Amino acid sequence: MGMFIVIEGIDGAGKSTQTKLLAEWFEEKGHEVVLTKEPTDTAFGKLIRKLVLTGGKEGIIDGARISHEAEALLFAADRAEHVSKLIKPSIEAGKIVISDRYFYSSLAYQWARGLDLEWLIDLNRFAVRPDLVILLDLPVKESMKRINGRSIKTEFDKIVELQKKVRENYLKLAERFPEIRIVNALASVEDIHNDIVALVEHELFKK
Ligand SMILES: Nc1ncnc2c1ncn2[C@@H]1O[C@H](COP(=O)(O)OP(=O)(O)O)[C@@H](O)[C@H]1O
Ligand SMILES: Cc1cn([C@H]2C[C@H](O)[C@@H](COP(=O)(O)OP(=O)(O)O)O2)c(=O)[nH]c1=O
Repeated sequence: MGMFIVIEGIDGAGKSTQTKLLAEWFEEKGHEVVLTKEPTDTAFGKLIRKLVLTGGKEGIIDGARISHEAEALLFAADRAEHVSKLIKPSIEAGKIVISDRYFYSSLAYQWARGLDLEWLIDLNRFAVRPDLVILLDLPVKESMKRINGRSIKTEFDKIVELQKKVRENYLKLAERFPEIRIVNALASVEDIHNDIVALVEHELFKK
């Protein structure tokens, strides 16, 4: 059987940097790796980018932003396709699946938007549990410095507040889901990579 590893964290925590390094580490060891992410690049992911993430005209229904419930359902639909078409078959084929975000993102973000955590957990119950979830944790101030320019300046304060809530939510989720391991993401790219590798080796050893 393969292995399923997820990297989570607030925007700018270093997820895409670290998922790439981890994929290379596995490949050097001769493993077949599937590097993936959520929202996906499928039609569902594109729909999310259009209706949720752009905040543009198309995401507006009757003058208001689409509801948080509809948002959660779109992320879950994208994930359902992701799990059944890519994640499950790849694990069954003995591959190493590494995903940049998974259902923990829905719990952290949609909970921060005011939705009920238990409803979100139920909604995502179809999603196979990963062997290991790396939570890249760092203060919002630091992540905002790293992605300076990615966000719209006028909404800066609102974004900071949401990210703070999301960070707190992730830390609360780490107490509830034993597969989540917290890694200090304030360190250098190399040190963080080494911490992740140590956790992965520990997990591989258990298998
Ligand atoms: N440990 C680190 N220290 C400083 N900057 C980093 C670190 N890791 C990543 N970065 C930089 O911070 C930015 C956000 O990183 P990225 O991997 O894209 O984060 P995410 O995928 O979580 O949004 C990028 O410009 C990246 O080069
Ligand atoms: C997967 C997922 C992502 N999101 C959010 C988190 C990010 O702000 C955004 C992902 O957009 P993305 O364009 O991948 O950006 P990033 O590099 O910041 O990860 O969608 C949710 O709110 N719920 C989810 O279930």
